[in-house]
Amino acid sequence: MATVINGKEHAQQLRDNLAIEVSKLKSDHALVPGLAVVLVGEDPASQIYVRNKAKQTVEVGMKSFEHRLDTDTDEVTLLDLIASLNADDAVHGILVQLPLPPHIDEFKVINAVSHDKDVDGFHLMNVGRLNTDGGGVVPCTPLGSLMMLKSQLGDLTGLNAVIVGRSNIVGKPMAALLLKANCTVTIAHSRTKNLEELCRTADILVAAVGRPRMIQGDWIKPGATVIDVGINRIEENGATKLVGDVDYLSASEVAGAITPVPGGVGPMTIACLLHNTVQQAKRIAGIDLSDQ
Ligand SMILES: NC(=O)C1=CN([C@@H]2O[C@H](COP(=O)(O)OP(=O)(O)OC[C@H]3O[C@@H](n4cnc5c(N)ncnc54)[C@H](OP(=O)(O)O)[C@@H]3O)[C@@H](O)[C@H]2O)C=CC1
Ligand SMILES: Nc1nc(=O)c2c([nH]1)NC[C@@H]1CN(c3ccc(C(=O)N[C@@H](CCC(=O)O)C(=O)O)cc3)C=[N+]21
Repeated sequence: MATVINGKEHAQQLRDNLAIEVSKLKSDHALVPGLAVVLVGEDPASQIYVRNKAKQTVEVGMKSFEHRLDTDTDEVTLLDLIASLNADDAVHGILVQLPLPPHIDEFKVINAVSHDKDVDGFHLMNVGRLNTDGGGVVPCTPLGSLMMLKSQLGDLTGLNAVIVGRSNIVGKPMAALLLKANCTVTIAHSRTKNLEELCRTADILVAAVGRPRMIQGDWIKPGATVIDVGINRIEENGATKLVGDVDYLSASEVAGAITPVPGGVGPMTIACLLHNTVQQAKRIAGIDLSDQ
């Protein structure tokens, strides 16, 4: 049976370290990192997620600012709010919850956030830096996934990594990170041929598809490390359940290690958001990032 990679524990450890760092920033530099989260609309899942983020932000000693806007908010109003957050010295990180309602241009909004306050790593400047010098902010879900992979496997050099999914927020930045870690990287998507065979070549398999339990145990190389990014809400036996993109039961009989859903990548994503906020606060304040 596969080792279960406990995302909740990894996230707790990261938050404990952040709490110590935040208290040092307060005492040594009078700096309290602040994170602003903007939510447009009333999607219940997003609301729970935003509430969790705010709670954990405060728990590590940072300031949390929440902005909830109606679904029919126009683009100009949202862009004005972002401009005021960009100018607010108490705010070091700005996250606009995605997806946005269809009448709002997501690309425009993402790039309206100052790249110095972007904590998602979605701004063009940070996307560019991830793919060149690696100096910018790294998207939270891939960053958390990489941290768990390194903690599980140590050096990743020479391993075959297959990522299923090519989105800008998960698949592509995950590929960039694994390439930087010296893996041989393949990105698969809905037009990929022989997906099952390709998955079987992977020492590291990352599933970021959005299809409940799509990846089966017999698609997995024995002993492989499986990172399940998928968060799918399904109805089963009259109850609502959260499942990943990997069929956990069959996969855990073949894999060497696997992240569960819930309790895997999700909690690490939020902890990495807090990590990115601290990074940006230090950058804005001119505190050496290699300091601590
Ligand atoms: N744990 C966390 O913190 C987070 C979890 N998620 C979850 O991760 C999953 C993926 O999210 P996201 O990247 O935003 O999703 P997107 O819908 O943006 O991308 C899905 C990708 O999967 C590919 N795909 C779809 N169907 C198939 C198929 N049958 N075979 C192979 N590839 C396929 C698509 O291919 P194509 O490009 O050809 O259409 C696309 O590249 C979702 O379940 C989401 O909820 C997302 C963000 C954070
Ligand atoms: N600008 C932006 N940045 C994001 O990072 C972003 C976003 N928009 N929009 C939505 C997706 C999704 N996402 C999740 C993060 C944590 C959990 C999480 O903590 N999940 C728990 C379960 C939570 C539950 O029970 O619902 C777990 O997997 O254990 C889930 C999903 C971040 N996203």
